[in-house]
Amino acid sequence: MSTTFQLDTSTSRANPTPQPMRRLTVPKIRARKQDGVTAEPLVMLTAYTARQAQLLDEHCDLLLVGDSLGQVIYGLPSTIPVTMEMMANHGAAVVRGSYHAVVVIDMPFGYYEASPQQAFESAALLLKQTGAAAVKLEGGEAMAETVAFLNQRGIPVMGHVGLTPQAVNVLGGYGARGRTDSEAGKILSDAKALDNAGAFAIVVEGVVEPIAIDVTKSVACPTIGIGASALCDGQVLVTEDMLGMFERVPRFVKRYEDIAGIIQKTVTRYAEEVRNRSFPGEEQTYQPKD
Ligand SMILES: Nc1nc(=O)c2c([nH]1)NC[C@@H]1CN(c3ccc(C(=O)N[C@@H](CCC(=O)O)C(=O)O)cc3)CN21
Ligand SMILES: CC(C)C(=O)C(=O)O
Repeated sequence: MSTTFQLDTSTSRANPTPQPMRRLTVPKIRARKQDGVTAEPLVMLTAYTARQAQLLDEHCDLLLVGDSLGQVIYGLPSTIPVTMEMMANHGAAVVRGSYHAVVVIDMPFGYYEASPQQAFESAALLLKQTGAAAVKLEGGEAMAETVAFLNQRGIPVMGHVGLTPQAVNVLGGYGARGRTDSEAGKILSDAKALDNAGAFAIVVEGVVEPIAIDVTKSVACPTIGIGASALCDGQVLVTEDMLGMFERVPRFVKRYEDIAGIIQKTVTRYAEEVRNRSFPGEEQTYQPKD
């Protein structure tokens, strides 16, 4: 399959960080794990918009422009339909809204799997159009050659093993992985292959805890868990999940707040005030001078 996404030569999306020296770097992230030990776990959250990035940036080591935006922002049924255009637009917004965290952008399904060359074209476009520092892609042994190809050509890659949502049609659902010996062995060999290929970190998603621990001990680069284990070298969640924007969330999500409830209550008050004409009040209303 050839990449159908055309080169956009306009500079409208390009927007390098205003304070480049203050931003963390990929080598610094990679170096947080030394001889198998990560003293301070890596903090990663998803971000899709500039304002969200501003609010999260100083608290996070990494911001992930995840292809989960397909579901979270666009209401799509899976991450399969997500396009390069969506990733580029949201990625540029997140880079504009941040100056501290390393911004990692997901490679969307269909734009990288066919060959290392296809992956390079897509990854280079995403970095050019967003200012992000690295890409993430799903898959293990099958993607190892691609990870090395990109890394050798200036594009750092974050791997992603275990429950890989772009493979939902092969996996048959979003259930936890690694419950059988063969599945567990495959996840471990996938992670090792990515590590050997030069991935600077690996997301380990939706796996039983012993496998997450085994993977973390077996790779030199940091592992970032989601539905994995507190013993991973870092953690990631979808920000909207963590904030309580959704009624139904996977078991691995901890809802730290009830943002959906706060929004509902607030909008209820606004609607009442509009209907009883108490909004806008005097303070929000312009009057002519004298
Ligand atoms: N909002 C959101 N959060 C995510 O973590 C996320 C996305 N979207 N979109 C992309 C993928 C898809 N992910 C998912 C989606 C569903 C489940 C889920 O429903 N898990 C069930 C078990 C399902 C089963 O056993 O078949 C659970 O209760 O954990 C898990 C991960 C993780 N990613
Ligand atoms: C859930 C995280 C790891 C992800 O891949 C995404 O946001 O798409």
